[in-house]
Amino acid sequence: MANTKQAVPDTLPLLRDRIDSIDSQIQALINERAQCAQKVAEVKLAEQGGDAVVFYRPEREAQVLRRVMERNEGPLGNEEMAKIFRQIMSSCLALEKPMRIAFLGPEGTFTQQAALKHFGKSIVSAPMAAIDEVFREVESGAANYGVVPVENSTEGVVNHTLDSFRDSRLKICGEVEVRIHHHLLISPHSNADEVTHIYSHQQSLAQCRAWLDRYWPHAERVAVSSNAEAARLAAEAGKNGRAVAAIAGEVAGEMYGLMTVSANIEDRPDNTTRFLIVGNQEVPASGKDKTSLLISAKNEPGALYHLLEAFERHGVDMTRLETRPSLMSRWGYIFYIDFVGHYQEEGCQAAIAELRDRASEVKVLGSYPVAVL
Ligand SMILES: O=C(O)C(=O)C[C@]1(C(=O)O)C=C[C@@H](O)C=C1
Repeated sequence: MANTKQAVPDTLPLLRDRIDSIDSQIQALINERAQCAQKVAEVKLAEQGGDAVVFYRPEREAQVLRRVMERNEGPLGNEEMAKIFRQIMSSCLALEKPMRIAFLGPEGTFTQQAALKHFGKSIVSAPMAAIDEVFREVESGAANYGVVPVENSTEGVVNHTLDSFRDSRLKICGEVEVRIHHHLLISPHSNADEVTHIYSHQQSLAQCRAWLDRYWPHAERVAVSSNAEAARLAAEAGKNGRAVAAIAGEVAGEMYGLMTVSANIEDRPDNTTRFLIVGNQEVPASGKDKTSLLISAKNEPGALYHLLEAFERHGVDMTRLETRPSLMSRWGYIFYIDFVGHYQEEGCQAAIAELRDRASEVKVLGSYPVAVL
């Protein structure tokens, strides 16, 4: 690619000639890369055979994207460049095998945005009506992977997702974060001054609580199954001559042809949701990983202290602790713990071994690359 370093011409026709020539080189190289991916698929098939072949390799994808960012010299920003490579890998993986991704639907949800951000656009979308359906779809093999929300920076944990791990054998294969912007939307056939009801998912209503109290104190807030469903209902209401507003994201608003009454109405400007990728595979270390555990503590004094102490002593950096009722005994608890590192690393293995002595159950939900994008 020596000629990309040539002096940049300064007339429009010459600049466009240069762009044409660079484009054709990029295109040829992308196809050469795609041929390599096809060959990788053949090698995987020969080595692993039949149904056992694992085409999607989260650890490898994370390494590729991190390297893209490290070596990037601009003027395109690191994230911008990584997004381009994200899509190139997505297309290459689809050539190896198209991936069917189940997510908390319907179309237009933030979870779908998370799926596209993580896997790129070359996937087959499978919207599901509920979080446990996402788990079931992947467990049954009908989908290759699933995407579910797990925590929001304003509203905290998504209990349904944590609870789904109790009885599931699925592993966490990855994580992805999405900045959440909410907008107040109405049908172009509705009049904003006449709005009496505001529909949204309960989490989104909570994320906009202060704004709603201030600007729409008299509108009734109605919790529905998803933001996309709220957007659909607002569009429907407009057609029937009613004025119903929805709180939803841009994608859902566009999907149902809604107008924005107020943009970015979330109470906290850094409002972010973290999503998990669940699948049937254990992911090898990528060099920068996280591990999630489910721990049933013994119902005895100091139980939590003894668990946490094991992390401290082995120098393992715990990043998150959530508590859920165990359902097995009254006032018994399950802890969900995230820490930095891969479960196969020495310090992590030592800490986990000790936890197994101290708890009634320790389940490794998965080790997975820290989100790159
Ligand atoms: O390296 C692999 O195993 C590949 O299949 C190639 C590739 C890529 O395009 O770079 C594609 C899909 C995998 O998820 C990881 C990487």
